Amino acid sequence: MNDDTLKSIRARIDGIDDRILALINERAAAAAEVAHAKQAAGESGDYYRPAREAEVLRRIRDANAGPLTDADVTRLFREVMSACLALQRPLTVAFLGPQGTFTQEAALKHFGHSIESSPLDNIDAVFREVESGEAAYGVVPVENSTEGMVTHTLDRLLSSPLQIVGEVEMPVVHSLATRAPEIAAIRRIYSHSQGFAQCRAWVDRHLPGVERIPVASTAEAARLASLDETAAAIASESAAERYELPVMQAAMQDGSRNATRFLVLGRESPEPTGEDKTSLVIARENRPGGLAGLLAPLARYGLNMTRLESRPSPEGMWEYVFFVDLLGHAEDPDLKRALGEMQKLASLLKVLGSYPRSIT
Ligand SMILES: O=C(O)C(=O)C[C@]1(C(=O)O)C=C[C@@H](O)C=C1
Repeated sequence: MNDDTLKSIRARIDGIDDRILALINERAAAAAEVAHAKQAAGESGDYYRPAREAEVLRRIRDANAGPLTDADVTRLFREVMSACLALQRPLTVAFLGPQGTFTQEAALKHFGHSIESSPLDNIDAVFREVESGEAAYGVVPVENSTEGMVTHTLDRLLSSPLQIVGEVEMPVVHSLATRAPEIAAIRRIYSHSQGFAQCRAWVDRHLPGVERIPVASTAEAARLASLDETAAAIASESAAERYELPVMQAAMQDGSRNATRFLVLGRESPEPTGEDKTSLVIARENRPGGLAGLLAPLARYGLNMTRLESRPSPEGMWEYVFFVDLLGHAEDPDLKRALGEMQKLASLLKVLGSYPRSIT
């Protein structure tokens, strides 16, 4: 390509960038106007509106004519909204830390990068931080496609006054990261127990007999491996990067479709968007047909159940509570009626939240 052609295309790109810049700032000013209107109307709390954000992102995806992919435009507009909101007041978001965990990636995917992040040691601490109001929102893992439910999150939801206000689904890709010059030099591997479970076949095949040391997070595993040339970590590529660990084997997880679902916790339920999910926990006295009867109203109203999970009840031995995910919002007329009928039969019915379905 000759120099003149390159120069002229770049001049055109500069012109486009100037227009994008002016438009983004015009958008930020409009978002600030919304904030003032909310203030004038006496609305308290933060200005984050999960239902509106889902609507904005879905509209952009529908309007996208390419060549950028839907995932790319979603990510770009997510960041624009994040910056607009931060101009009003940055959100504090607590998540299962430390920095570099998959949960942090999920928090950034959901809220964008213009947040004040609060990495905490464990799932319980994330719940407490949001319950006390120290953080506006929290992000915790709830389910992995290979390893199943994160039971601690389910148990904590049962007792918490918090609402689920969103969900994030993320592909989980593990790397073997190490400062060792070759695989034969690795004497120990650090990871979170879920990291080991999700990479068991690869490790059995390539590193049999090597000591496996479970630690609190994959990010902590990367930190420890960065201190020892004979150690490796099973962690995300971003955690490896954070601790300047070379990646020896990328995408080492068993099963190429390894994904984790995360929940976003807040204090108020978002409004219906037309594409929502509702999470419940239910129980009924133990008797034949008890659960089937309790779920019958869902079938009668044609509601779609996407998950049913049992957990031991805190009330007694060999008693169970059931976690149910449904498509729809608790304020949708059919779901509302079904919940009303279930309430009459249930010994426990708690709506954990209605929230926009994840936008991937
Ligand atoms: O529409 C609103 O309520 C806004 O505050 C504006 C806006 C946006 O940038 O589009 C910003 C923050 C909210 O979370 C949702 C949307």
